[in-house]
Formats: sequence, structure tokens, C-alpha cells
Amino acid sequence: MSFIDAEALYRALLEQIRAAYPGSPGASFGAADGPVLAGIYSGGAWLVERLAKDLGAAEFGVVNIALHRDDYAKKGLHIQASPTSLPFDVNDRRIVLVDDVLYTGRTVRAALNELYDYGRPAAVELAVLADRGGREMPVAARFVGGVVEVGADTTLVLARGDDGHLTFHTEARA
Ligand SMILES: O=P(O)(O)OC[C@H]1O[C@H](OP(=O)(O)OP(=O)(O)O)[C@H](O)[C@@H]1O
Ligand SMILES: O=c1cc[nH]c(=O)[nH]1
Repeated sequence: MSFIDAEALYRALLEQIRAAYPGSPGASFGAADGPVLAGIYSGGAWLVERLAKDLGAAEFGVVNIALHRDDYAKKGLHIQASPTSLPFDVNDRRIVLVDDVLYTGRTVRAALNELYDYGRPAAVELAVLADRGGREMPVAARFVGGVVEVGADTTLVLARGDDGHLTFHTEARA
């Protein structure tokens, strides 16, 4: 695997969302009935915090998928880490769901279940920093920072420095 520049992927992702919603900053994501950002805890929550600033979004949500994971028996129920927080009415809103890595698609499936526990959005679009392929669910992202090649025995991990700087590193798959 060659070096994966998370900051460059972030810039590409931001530009795609801006191009799709040219009212930002200010009008589009800032508007009460405009699109709204929701990040999947934990990597997606970091991204959505930063995207909200860059897009002038007044509000954003965080989705915790713990209750809907299909592997919770293995991973445990860590919902107390950061419960789902959607400080807006989900009903009839266009939601841009954000995550750091898209791989099998199982996390996105779980996040959709969690979102729909809160209401019926007008639409949900997916934005990811890195798409590494390997889908096991019929899931595709509208906004993709970049497609990356990562070995099957490797996990791509996003980290955030104290200054907010994003980096990707790899770890051997457990
Ligand atoms: O498409 P998938 O195969 O579901 O993989 C993608 C997910 O995996 C990682 O989360 P992880 O479950 O490792 O939890 P974390 O975000 O708390 O690290 C990553 O942050 C994505 O959310
Ligand atoms: O490479 C991967 C695969 C799933 N989840 C990650 O965070 N990284």
C-alpha cells in the first residue's frame, strides 16, 4: 500500500459536497430545511464536525450504530461512548451520512437502521473519506474522497491529532 493522504482525501470530499450543494457556506447546509450532516461514530463524527465548519452548517448529528451492529457479540455494546445525537427533526430532511472508511457496507446498513429509528428522512446520501472496495452489502457512496487499495489482511485506521490534522495508517487485521 502506498501512502494515503487523509488531508488530501478530505479536501476532495469537501469539494464534491460543496459542488453538489453550492449554497454552502451559509445558505444550503445552514438552512433550516436544507441538507444536514450526520457522522457515524467515531471516525465519521470527527469528519462531520470539520465538514460542518467548512460548509457553514449550523447543526450536525452523530450516529452510534452499537444497537444495530451485526457483530456486537464480538465487539461489545459501547453505546455509552457517544450515544446517537440528532439535534434536528429527521423526518423529511435530506441527510448526508458521513464515515471515514467504506468497506463491506455493514456499518452503513447499521447506521441506516439507527437513523430510521428517529424518523423518515427525505433522502440519505453517503459520503466517505476512503472507499477500499470489498462490499458485502448493496451500498455505494455519492461522495468519495478517494478510492484506496488496501490489502485484505490490513485495516485502514483514521487518526486525528490534537490540532485536528487527519492521518491514515494501517494495522494488521485482527
Ligand atoms: O464498511 P465496513 O466493513 O462496515 O467498515 C467500515 C467501518 O469500519 C470502521 O469502523 P469500526 O467498526 O472499526 O469502528 P470504529 O469507527 O469505532 O473504529 C470504520 O470507521 C467504518 O465505520
Ligand atoms: O480498512 C478498514 C476496514 C474497515 N474499517 C476500517 O476502519 N478500516
